[in-house]
Amino acid sequence: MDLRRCSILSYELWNEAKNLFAGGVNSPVRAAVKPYPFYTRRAKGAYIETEDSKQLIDYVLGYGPLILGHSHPKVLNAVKNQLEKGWLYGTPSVAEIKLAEKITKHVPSAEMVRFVNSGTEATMTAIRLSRGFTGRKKIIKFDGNYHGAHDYVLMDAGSAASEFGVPFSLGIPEEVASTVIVCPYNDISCVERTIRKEDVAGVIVEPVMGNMGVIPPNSNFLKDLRSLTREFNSLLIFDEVITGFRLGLGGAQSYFGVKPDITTLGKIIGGGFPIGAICGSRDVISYLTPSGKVFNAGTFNANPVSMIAGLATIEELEKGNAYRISEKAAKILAEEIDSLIKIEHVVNRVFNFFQFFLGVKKVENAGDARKSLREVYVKVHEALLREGVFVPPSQFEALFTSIAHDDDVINRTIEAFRRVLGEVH
Ligand SMILES: Cc1ncc(COP(=O)(O)O)c(C=O)c1O
Ligand SMILES: NCC(=O)CCC(=O)O
Repeated sequence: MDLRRCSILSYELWNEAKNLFAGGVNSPVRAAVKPYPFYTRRAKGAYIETEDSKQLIDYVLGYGPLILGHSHPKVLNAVKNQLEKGWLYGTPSVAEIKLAEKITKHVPSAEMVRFVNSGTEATMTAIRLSRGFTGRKKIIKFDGNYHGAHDYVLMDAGSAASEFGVPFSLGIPEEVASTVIVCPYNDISCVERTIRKEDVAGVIVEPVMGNMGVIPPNSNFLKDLRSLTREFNSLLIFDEVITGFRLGLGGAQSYFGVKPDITTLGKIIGGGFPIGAICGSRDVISYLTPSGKVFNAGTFNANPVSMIAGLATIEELEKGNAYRISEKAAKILAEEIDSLIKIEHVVNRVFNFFQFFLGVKKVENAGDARKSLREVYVKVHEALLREGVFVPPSQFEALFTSIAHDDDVINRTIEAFRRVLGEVH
């Protein structure tokens, strides 16, 4: 393919990509876009422009990080300035101190931080840390929670693992898989039974499940997890890769008033650049190398570009507008979608992210989400794309809003939903 041609359509690029990448993509959910993935030329604010010169209103937002919308000028300028000064030092830089200070200021459980490069690395390290700290082996996770793409968590995993029918990945030794016990989300009795009889190092949970669509915790679920883990001296790990700095500056732990032992962050704290973080109390985080004996390292850990982008993002979030606007947008849109769908359905929203499920009355755990009419959801996604709106291609992802989703964007979106949902009987 001659990539110098001034315009190449997504369809041609897709055909070329299928020869180059497994399934045509570099992360599976991207292959779920129907009828084939569009290729993005540029993006600004709430809009993506495709290689086919279509403008799409974006509710995927890079799968969550872009709470300031695409190419926010504050982040752009900060990154440009940083690039002039170099982009990788292999030494510490001031920006990592500043970003960690923001995190420890806002996130209640965070006294110390370790920066890594993805949510995957963050949860992998958090689990290893819980085992190293307690000297125990077993981990409890929840059906449909997704914590990234490493061996400790690909059991009953949500997101693309469920979308593509591999909630249990091949290639994970039975010896590893047998150390992880899966409970249904929102089922505290399963956790209680397990923690009483097993040697549980840690319980890892998405405080709001954002990887089977959106599923909020039942009223006492997080508090009960806190008391049980405390009683049995296991560590409670909140995976706040999605909720961190999305549900407000203090994330889900402030929103719900429950303080975990370890918090994993990612997505928003890098302002759209690769990042992950493990945070917690001084005594727990000090177990990491070099002060402790739980190993973690990384060539790109705390790289200055991600640090600067995250810092610029949090400074903007501290002004409050992004939360006000993104919540208003999600609320109006979720309510409108709820009123437009005429068949049985449920819309689950927490603050500024949400998902709708068709053909079911309630969705409180992954089992409920699996019963929804996923094939109809995909048709709605495809029809919305034709109408200029990009919602996640999979039922098992979330719609996110940002500071760029103003009244005009929301009104246009509602018009598109009206045209599309009129056809769903
Ligand atoms: C809750 C949660 N944890 C971990 C991850 C993994 O993060 P990453 O894709 O940056 O590895 C994700 C990704 O979506 C996530 O939603
Ligand atoms: N909810 C899961 C993700 O956001 C992951 C995106 C990806 O792996 O491409």
